[in-house]
Amino acid sequence: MCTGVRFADDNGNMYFGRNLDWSFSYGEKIVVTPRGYQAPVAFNATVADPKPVMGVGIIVEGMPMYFDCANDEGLAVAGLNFPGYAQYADAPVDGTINVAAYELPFWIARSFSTVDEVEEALKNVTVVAKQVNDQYPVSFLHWIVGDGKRSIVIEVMADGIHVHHDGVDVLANQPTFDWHTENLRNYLSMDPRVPEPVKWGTQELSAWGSGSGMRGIPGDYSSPSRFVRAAYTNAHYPAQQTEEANVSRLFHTLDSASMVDGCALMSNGQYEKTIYTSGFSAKTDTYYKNTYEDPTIKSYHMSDFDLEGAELQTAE
Ligand SMILES: C[C@H](CCC(=O)NCCS(=O)(=O)O)[C@H]1CC[C@H]2[C@@H]3[C@H](O)C[C@@H]4C[C@H](O)CC[C@]4(C)[C@H]3C[C@H](O)[C@]12C
Repeated sequence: MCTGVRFADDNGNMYFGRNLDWSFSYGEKIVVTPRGYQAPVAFNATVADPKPVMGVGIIVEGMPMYFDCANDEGLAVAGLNFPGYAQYADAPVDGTINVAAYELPFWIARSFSTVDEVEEALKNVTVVAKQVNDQYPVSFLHWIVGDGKRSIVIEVMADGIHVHHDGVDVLANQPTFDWHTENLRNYLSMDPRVPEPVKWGTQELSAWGSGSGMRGIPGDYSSPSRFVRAAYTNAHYPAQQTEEANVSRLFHTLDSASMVDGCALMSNGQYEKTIYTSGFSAKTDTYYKNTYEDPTIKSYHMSDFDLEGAELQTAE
């Protein structure tokens, strides 16, 4: 399972991050694609004025395959599994911008500055089920895209591309975003305050203490439960002022939905856990990342890389 979140500070600086929950690592690293890099294009989704992109991913045959990424203008994207619902086109469609599913995060961060621009462009996009090569099958994902103002969720299904405004700035896995939003209505009485004492018959009842108003927030790792938990935390976390406090907010919010080894088996017989957590600060153009094995949060400043050149760069 995976969870993504976005929020902004009082000055409109976005913080955006995700947990990558899986049973193994793909050897992903921090990958920086400078403006001048000529990325191979699957179909016709060339970018006239490319932006430098930084994120977490792998490089396959010269293609930066981002799991999540951001650009220097403060737009970020993350892909999360959406099996059983995602359905891409079998072949490119004339008259549209054809983007292979594996290209989508990169194409978005390479091309656009705002969520509004992305939403507009998606009206003429076909997402195509093309493999990058025989080694990697097509991944069936949905995506959260955020900027300083808001986020959207992109779901490509049998009946076309659905773009949802994401009012809680959270995404998990299946089922659809619509369903997750509707499900939140089950939890609208959840509240950070301690409930007032009540009387049932002659029995006085009072709360055990703080946290009692949250009783009912699901604690398991299923996708609907992680969505609810991350949405509650994201909605109630007090606004922070500094970079350090906002990065702490991001990682603690994601931690509230993270997966611990041994609790949830996958169909391959291995346990699923939070392989890494990553996040982007649009205030300082910095990527942050830690892993299950090493919870120390490492930081990668865009300005420490060559953003204008023609060579891909990686960092551990
Ligand atoms: C496994 C990752 C999603 C994690 C997740 O959502 N887990 C939920 C588990 S569950 O189903 O809901 O149970 C996804 C996110 C991004 C994906 C990768 C990126 O899309 C980039 C390439 C795309 C290629 O088609 C496949 C390899 C790959 C390198 C993908 C492997 C894998 O599918 C990744 C790493």
